[in-house]
Amino acid sequence: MPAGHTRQPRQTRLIVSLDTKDSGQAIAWRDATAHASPMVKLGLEFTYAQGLEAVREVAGTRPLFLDLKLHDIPNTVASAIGSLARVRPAMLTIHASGGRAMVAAARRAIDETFAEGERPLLLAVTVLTSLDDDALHETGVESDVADQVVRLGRLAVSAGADGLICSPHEIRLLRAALGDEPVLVVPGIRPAGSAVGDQKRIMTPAQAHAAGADWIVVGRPITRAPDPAAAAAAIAAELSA
Ligand SMILES: O=c1ccn([C@@H]2O[C@H](COP(=O)(O)O)[C@@H](O)[C@H]2O)c(=O)[nH]1
Repeated sequence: MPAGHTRQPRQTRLIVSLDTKDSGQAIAWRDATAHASPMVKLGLEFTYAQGLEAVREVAGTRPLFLDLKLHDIPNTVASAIGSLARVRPAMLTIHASGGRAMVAAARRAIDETFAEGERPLLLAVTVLTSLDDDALHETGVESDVADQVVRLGRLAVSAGADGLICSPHEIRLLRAALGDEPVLVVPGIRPAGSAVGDQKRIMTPAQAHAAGADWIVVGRPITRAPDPAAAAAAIAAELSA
C-alpha cells in the first residue's frame, strides 16, 4: 500500500443459503431475504431434489452461487463444469483436497466454457467448517485445521482458484499467507445466541466481518428463524455497523 494511504474497511456481504428440497420454499426464502442477500445460494440438497432447471428458475435474474463442492478426478470435474454452464453460475465450488491437477482442470474448464465477463468465480473449499482438529486427524491428516486450511488455500489459489471457502477462524491466516486478492467466502456463521448445530468453527457475523470476510454464508439461523426476513436484516445490519 502506498505511504499515506490507509486501507478502507472491507465490505462483507451476506449470502443466504437456501437449503431445502422444495422450490416454493426456496423462492419464499429468496424473496423474503432479497433486501439483505445479493446472491442466491443453492446447494446439494436442492439440486439433487429438483435438478438444474429448477436451480435456474429459483435463481431467476439474481446472481447464482451454486455450491455443489465438486470433488472427483480432473477430467470428471472439468466435464461437470461444462454441464453446469447452462445455469450460468456466478460462483461455484470444488474441494481443494481434490489436488492441484483437479483445481487446474476446473480452472481450464471455466476459461474454455464461459465467455470472458461471464465466468463464475472458482471457489475451493479448504476444510469443511463442520470439522475440528480431532475430526480432521481422524481422516488421516496430521496437521491441525489452521495449517491444513492455509496449505490447501495456497495450493488452490496457485492452481487457479479465484477464492476459498474457509471458516471465520482462518480468515486472518489466509490473508497473511495470500494477501487481499482471493475472495474469501465464509460459512460457519452463528449470530450470538443461535443454535450451533453441526458447525464446529464458528463466529458471529460481526467477528467474521472484522476478520476480513468478503462474503458470509448463513443458512439455518435465517431459514429456521420465525421471521427469516428480520433475521437476514439483523445480520446485514450487524455487517454494516
Ligand atoms: O465448509 C463449508 C462449506 C460449505 N458450507 C455450506 O454453507 C451453508 C451453511 O449453512 P448453515 O445452516 O448456516 O450451517 C450450508 O449450505 C453448507 O453446505 C458450510 O457450512 N461449510
